[in-house]
Amino acid sequence: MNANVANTIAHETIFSTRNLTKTYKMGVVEVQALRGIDMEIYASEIVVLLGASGSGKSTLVNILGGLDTATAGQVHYRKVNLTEASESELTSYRRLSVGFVFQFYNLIPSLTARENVAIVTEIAEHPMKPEEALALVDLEERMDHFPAQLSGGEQQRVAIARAVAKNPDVLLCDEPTGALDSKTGIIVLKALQKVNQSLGTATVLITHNVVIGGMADRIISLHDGKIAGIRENKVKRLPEEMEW
Ligand SMILES: Nc1ncnc2c1ncn2[C@@H]1O[C@H](COP(=O)(O)OP(=O)(O)OP(=O)(O)O)[C@@H](O)[C@H]1O
Repeated sequence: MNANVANTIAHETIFSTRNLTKTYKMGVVEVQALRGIDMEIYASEIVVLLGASGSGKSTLVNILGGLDTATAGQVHYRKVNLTEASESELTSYRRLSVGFVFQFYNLIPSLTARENVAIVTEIAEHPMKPEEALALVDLEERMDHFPAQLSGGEQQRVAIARAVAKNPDVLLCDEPTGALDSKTGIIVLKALQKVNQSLGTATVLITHNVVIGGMADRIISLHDGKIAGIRENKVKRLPEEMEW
């Protein structure tokens, strides 16, 4: 591959936002959660979204994922203007194009790991097999276990397998290691990195933890609803090299 081609691929834009603004109204009180966000997310990259509590990280990711809508400004997913999408367009966008991973795993307790993943693959257009998704997060030995028989880190890896099994274009992760100790958190981050490398799924990862920024291609810092800085890592760290 020549350098120009590599460059084009590296900068294929998946999301772009312009003057993205979100105001929550609670009675007479208004909270300005996002105050004019301009940014891009590129295909296949890992972006870590850093910022203090209340800086707007979840709001931004929820809007990118079609879980919430902007008050003003624009957000495009590829050529689709999400700000003008209908409810049914947003539903199929969420179902087909986006995988979500949250701090809490939200697995169904009465279903095995394999069945928790299969629920999603049954409604997807181009899914992988549940077994394949679970192997990707190194859980092939635990497929027939129920959530209660799995550790927190293993449950989070099932949640990652469930999110990627539909072959989404982008994986949005809101504090995926927030409930885990650092050793387990690193195993979960290794699973996310492996998914990114194996499938090329663009990954946006929210965290408070500056150290986790080391594994990103780019780090976008938010402060008080605005972008405080965008930094590129010349050399990415492996999760197992990180310590906190
Ligand atoms: N549904 C809502 N209704 C009202 N205010 C909200 C709502 N969601 C978020 N906010 C407010 O918007 C601001 C940004 O919140 P957001 O959750 O996006 O921040 P965050 O950076 O993700 O914080 P944390 O790291 O604590 O999760 C905060 O002041 C928050 O209280």
